[in-house]
Amino acid sequence: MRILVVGAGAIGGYFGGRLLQSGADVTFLVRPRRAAELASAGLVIRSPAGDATLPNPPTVQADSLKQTFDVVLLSCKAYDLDDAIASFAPAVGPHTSIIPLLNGMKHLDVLDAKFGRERVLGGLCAIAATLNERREVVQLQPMQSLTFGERDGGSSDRIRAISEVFARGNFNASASDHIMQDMWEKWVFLASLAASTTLMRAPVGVILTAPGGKDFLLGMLDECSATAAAAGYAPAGAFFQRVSGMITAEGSPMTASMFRDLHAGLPVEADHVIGDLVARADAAKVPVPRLRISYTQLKVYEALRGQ
Ligand SMILES: NC(=O)C1=CN([C@@H]2O[C@H](COP(=O)(O)OP(=O)(O)OC[C@H]3O[C@@H](n4cnc5c(N)ncnc54)[C@H](OP(=O)(O)O)[C@@H]3O)[C@@H](O)[C@H]2O)C=CC1
Ligand SMILES: CC(C)(CO)C(=O)C(=O)O
Repeated sequence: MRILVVGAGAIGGYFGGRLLQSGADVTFLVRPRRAAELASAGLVIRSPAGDATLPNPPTVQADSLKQTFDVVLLSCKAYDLDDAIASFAPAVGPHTSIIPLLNGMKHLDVLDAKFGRERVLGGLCAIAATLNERREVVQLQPMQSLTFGERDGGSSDRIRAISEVFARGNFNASASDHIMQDMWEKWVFLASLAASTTLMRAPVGVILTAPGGKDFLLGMLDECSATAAAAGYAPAGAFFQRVSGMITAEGSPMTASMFRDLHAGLPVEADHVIGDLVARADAAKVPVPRLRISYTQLKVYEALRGQ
């Protein structure tokens, strides 16, 4: 099975690297700077599950991408989606399955419009990863799961074939027969976390020490959950309990990747992760005052950095 990993950043580098390490047929579609870094230093992973250095990982750049692949693992940021689509389009043939790992939901519509819905699976990952100053992939916490599935539910031959390859990858890979519900739940969690920590400029544990901090975090989760429910994907009770527990855990250092990006002065996925949720809440007449304020502050951040 030929796998094209689009982007070798935090999550593409991590999951693509683990697959490559397991012997899978992986090629990274990268831009010139990353190609040069990988050629000189290799793909380096620092992780609680074991460090790895993969010298000379197979890479291709857009101008020389001519062949189609069986699977495209899409790991760019949302603001790079159009550019990434233009770059990997030649790799998509009649039997290619695209697994997007971006946070949020809107990218599914964009991918469907370009490649046809039948080629676009659902996908998500739960991991906290980043690139350090040496451009190594650093996994910050032990969780490392990748979930994918048919968006209409159930399983299929292609899901079983992908599962077989991913199962060897030294991360938790699971095929889901309710991936849309999983993606919505992930979005609710991530949006609550990203909106709260970027607005308060602090990890969960610090927000909890402030007067009103706990109510603020739980209120944000309620707003995001109500928006998902209005879309027909009410978070399951078990999910809600687990996430409520995580965002009210005293002393928790938990943040979101958007918080880390904002802290580092990097671009953020404000429209894709938060703005799109606000738009869906508005369309369904769900009040989301906390989420809306967080979206506004993210747009102010973007304006200040000229994004
Ligand atoms: N980091 C995390 O912990 C998590 C992130 N996510 C989500 O995953 C997605 C990716 O995040 P993350 O890995 O952190 O982002 P990174 O910025 O670390 O990596 C994205 C990579 O995509 C590459 N890229 C963008 N456009 C192209 C293109 N046209 N051709 C080739 N490569 C391209 C970038 O390349 P270049 O280096 O050239 O800019 C970059 O290396 C986001 O939607 C994020 O919200 C989800 C769960 C956890
Ligand atoms: C949900 C979480 C926090 C971990 O996967 C995430 O997706 C992110 O930080 O972007």
